[in-house]
Amino acid sequence: MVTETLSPAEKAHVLLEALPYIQKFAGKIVVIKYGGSSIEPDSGAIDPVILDIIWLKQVGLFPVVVHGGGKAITRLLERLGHQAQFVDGLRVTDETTLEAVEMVLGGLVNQQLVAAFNAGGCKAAGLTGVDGGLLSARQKTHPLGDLGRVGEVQAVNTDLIHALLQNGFLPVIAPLGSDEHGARYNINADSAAGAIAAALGAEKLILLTDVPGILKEGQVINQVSSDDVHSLIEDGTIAGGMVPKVEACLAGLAGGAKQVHILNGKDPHALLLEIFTERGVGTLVYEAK
Ligand SMILES: Nc1ncnc2c1ncn2[C@@H]1O[C@H](COP(=O)(O)OP(=O)(O)O)[C@@H](O)[C@H]1O
Ligand SMILES: CC(=O)N[C@@H](CCC(=O)OP(=O)(O)O)C(=O)O
Repeated sequence: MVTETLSPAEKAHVLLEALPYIQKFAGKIVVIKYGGSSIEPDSGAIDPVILDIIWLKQVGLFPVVVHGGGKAITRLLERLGHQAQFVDGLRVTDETTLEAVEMVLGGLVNQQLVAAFNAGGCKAAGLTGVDGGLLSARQKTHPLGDLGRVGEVQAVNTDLIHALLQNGFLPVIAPLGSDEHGARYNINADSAAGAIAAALGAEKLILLTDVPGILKEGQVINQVSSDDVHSLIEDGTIAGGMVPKVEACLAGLAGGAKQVHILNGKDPHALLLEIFTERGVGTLVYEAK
């Protein structure tokens, strides 16, 4: 099924209608993957999505943010004269690349986001998947070859997340992981968000990106089953960075996240419409029975 885009007036109307239902989500965990493509270097203004996430917290939900930063990593690598290379949306990660990934994800982007949340009046705490043993990882194998220090999540320890939530903090998580020998890994942010949402049994996993959802012939697919996702990958409709995104959706669902959505992070209020309305926006991915 394909949806039309809502006009701003329609969106405002839907939001007003949704207000009585906000209570329904009080106390529920919502994992939000803040993309990548939506993160711009210090523009001076607080992104409306950040304000929406703060608002979710203020009305009693428990948002957990997992962020990307792929474009910022590529920019740093270019400055270092190092070529970025991707296989199926995953960055081939040699030792130099891993250093850049850790600097950008664990440092720059994480702290930019934490500062923006704090400036918006929200107590945010930045951490990476290495902290508190949050993301145990091992090297990811891929049929197309050696991706280097790309990690695949093996286990999630949610203790630190729960400790932060219980103390009123908004966790802002960079997708890095480590193994039992202390080796560190670069984990795709969508995959990290899927694994964390599954481990938390999140009410929703929302992947924010730079497109309005999964597109087919230029139109947003409103709902898609796990079976259809595989066919869309096979026929090439879903490619590049959308591949790890839909795989993260399926992992989240299989692991216990209740609802999984892909939305445009640049669409004002898309996040709130998705959570608080029945019709939703973007693409809902559901498990085929
Ligand atoms: N079927 C599809 N629908 C939407 N986007 C797609 C599709 N196939 C490939 N893509 C690409 O996936 C990109 C989103 O992945 P990515 O750039 O990794 O996002 P992010 O940085 O937000 O994680 C889109 O901008 C688009 O170029
Ligand atoms: C293994 C792998 O590809 N890791 C990603 C991690 C960041 C990320 O996923 O950022 P976006 O959400 O902005 O794409 C990378 O190095 O780019």
